Parts: sequence; C-alpha cells; structure tokens
Amino acid sequence: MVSTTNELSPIDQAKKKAAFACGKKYVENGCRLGVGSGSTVKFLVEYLKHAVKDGSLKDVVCVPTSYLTRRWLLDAGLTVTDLDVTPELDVCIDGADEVDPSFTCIKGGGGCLAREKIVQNAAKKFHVIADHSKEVKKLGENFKFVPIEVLPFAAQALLKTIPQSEGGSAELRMSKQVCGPAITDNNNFIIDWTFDKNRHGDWKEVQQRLANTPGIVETGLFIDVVESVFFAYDDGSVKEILKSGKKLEIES
Ligand SMILES: O=C[C@H](O)[C@H](O)[C@H](O)COP(=O)(O)O
Repeated sequence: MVSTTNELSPIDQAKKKAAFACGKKYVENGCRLGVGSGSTVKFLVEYLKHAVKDGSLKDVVCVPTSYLTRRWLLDAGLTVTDLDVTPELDVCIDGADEVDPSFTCIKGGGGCLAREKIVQNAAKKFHVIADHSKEVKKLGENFKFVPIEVLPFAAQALLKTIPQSEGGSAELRMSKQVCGPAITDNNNFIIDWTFDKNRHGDWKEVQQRLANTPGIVETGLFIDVVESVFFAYDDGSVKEILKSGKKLEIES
C-alpha cells in the first residue's frame, strides 16, 4: 500500500500531504489514536505504517471508526483495539466533507458519521485532514447535504419530518452495489438531508433539534470539536489552521 506520490492525482497528493503532516505532528509514541474513515484517512494509515516500520513511532494503538479503516489498519500490521478496551483516546484524526471558517464540519459522505463522532468524543484532541476542496466559506458550497444516520424503523417517517422541521429535502441513501438502502456499520440507514444553501449558520440549533428527534442516531454535523485542520493545496503546500485562527505553513 505504498503510494508513490508521483503516481497520485493532484488531489490525492494533497490528501497524502495533509495526512502525513498531521500524523507526524500529533501522533506520538504510546498514542491512543482514533482513526477516522475515508480516502484521506487511508493516507494516514500509510503514514502510520511507515513510521512504525522505520522505528520512528512506537506503541501506538488505534481505534478505527469503520469496518474499512479497521481492515486497512490490520493489513498495515498496526495494533487495533476498540473503545471497550481503550475507552479514552489521546488524539483522533479524521477527514471531512466540508469545513467552514468556524470549523463546523459536515462528515459522513462515506456513511461512517456515528462511529466517527463517538470516537472523536472519546479523544482529548480532534484534528481534521483534508484537501483544499473541503475548505469553504459557508457549508453547502460543494457538499450539499448533511448525512444523518437513522434507525430503519424510523426512516420513512423521518424522510417526511426532517424537511418539515428543517426545510430542504431528504433522501434515503441507496447502496450502489445492492438493490436497497445503504447500511451503516451499525445496521442503520442514512438519510441525506439537502439543506437550503441560503440558510444562515444556525447549525448548533439544527444539530440540537435533530439530535432530539426520536429515530435519529447521529448527524454528520461536527461543531466546536476541531482543534486544527490540515488543508493541502494543489501547489504542494500544506497549511494547518488552528482553532484560534492562526495559520501555520507546514514544511514538506
Ligand atoms: O463517512 C465518511 C467520513 O466522514 C469521511 O471522513 C468524509 O466523508 C471525508 O472522506 P474523504 O477523505 O474520502 O473525502
């Protein structure tokens, strides 16, 4: 799983740079690490594999946020555990679908949002790794919906009530491979709620209302939890933005 940087598309090169820079800075010896999901996190796993192999990183234990991430970690020979064994984590690193200037994120494009939020919540620090396409002034610029994990029993009712209370439209996410709904690692469904792109940044209220709705397990809105975001740009540069707003250029 060693990706030669030259073989990668510019966007994947950017993802790899962000993942390597974040791993290098925040994963220390003995770290209890939450490992997110998605294509950017795959490069974090690659970083961990190399760092462990060359001896620069020791005694890291990883709690994955999805079946696929668990597989990647195991295939890379890394130590995998879970929240039963390791309920408190030092750091969690994950990708995102969009991040606004106040670090409100949409996550869950890959359907892993509930486990991602649980693992993030178990960690002392949460860092996001992303290519520059995820950096937006306002949520909805590129990614038009908020993924919401729901109990199958409640799905049809929620498809009606979510747009009634929040506006926009809601769709049950279907599997691309089988003739039926996409099923999460928790055996639930995903409703993708497409919101009005002109809505004001009332995301905390939206999150509160949705979280209080019976049948909703979790939303893909991550609010007030991010310590820093590593954005990678097409010109090869990586910038870490801290929650204070301070921007740090990362040396390659
Ligand atoms: O459910 C998926 C996760 O929230 C991912 O972290 C998110 O979709 C970003 O994925 P990617 O790194 O593939 O863009």
